[in-house]
Amino acid sequence: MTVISARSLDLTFQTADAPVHALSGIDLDVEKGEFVSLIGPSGCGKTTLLRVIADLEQPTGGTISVNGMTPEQARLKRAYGYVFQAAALFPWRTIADNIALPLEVMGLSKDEQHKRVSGNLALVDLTGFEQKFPWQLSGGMQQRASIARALAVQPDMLLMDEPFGALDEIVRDHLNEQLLKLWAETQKTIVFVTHSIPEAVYLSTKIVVMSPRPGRIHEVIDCNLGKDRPLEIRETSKFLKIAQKVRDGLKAGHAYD
Ligand SMILES: Nc1ncnc2c1ncn2[C@@H]1O[C@H](COP(=O)(O)OP(=O)(O)OP(=O)(O)O)[C@@H](O)[C@H]1O
Repeated sequence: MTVISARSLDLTFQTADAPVHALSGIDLDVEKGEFVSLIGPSGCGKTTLLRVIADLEQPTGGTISVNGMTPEQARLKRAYGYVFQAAALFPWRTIADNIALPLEVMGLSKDEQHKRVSGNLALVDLTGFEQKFPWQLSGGMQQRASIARALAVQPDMLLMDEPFGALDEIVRDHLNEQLLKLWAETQKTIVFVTHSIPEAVYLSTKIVVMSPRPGRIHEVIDCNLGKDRPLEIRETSKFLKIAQKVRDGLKAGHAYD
């Protein structure tokens, strides 16, 4: 089942000096349960594409459907959870209260809120941190809490914009492993923005290589490494071959200026 389908998607931002052609002729299908990474140099439109899927930006051309609906309908039905580059937790609320916030907005009972908070904290391995404040947690733990918050609304889909970009490599490795486990357990569809080739290859079933000016899809690369991926898989020739293909795609689509 196709959950995201974009055809000839275009987006031009009107700015004070000149229009910015952020997305051009984007055709993309994401199937249910896939893990799709968007990779490409800075400014190639990765975040913009994710924001169009999330109904945070309006395309200026083409069509897009999310779960068979318009992005606006999908947003209103809470079809997805969005995870930002920074954890964006409210410093004055405890971790439990941060995760409960969207549930309060939805008007769920205290009981249901409590169930979802503890269930999702367990899923991201943060049981016991309910009453801590965000500043008492490491950056990696904060990002895990923001993933729990996105999952708490029980979306079919997670949209993740470089969630681990600011973390050191060891923490990032650990979170990549945890995210894969979570993906296998919950069978969510995930669309994930990254700058990192190894991260994209390690996590994805499909890698969308984008290129800039205007932002477009250069190549879509299948990443059929199976669901069981220990970190050591990154040293196998199959992994390295896919990584090389992504690197070649990035090079071919890169503008050096
Ligand atoms: N609200 C906006 N108004 C005008 N231009 C914008 C706006 N948002 C993004 N852009 C421009 O659109 C292009 C694509 O930006 P986008 O943030 O989607 O790229 P990206 O691939 O996610 O980059 P990065 O990897 O640096 O986050 C860039 O040239 C950017 O400057």
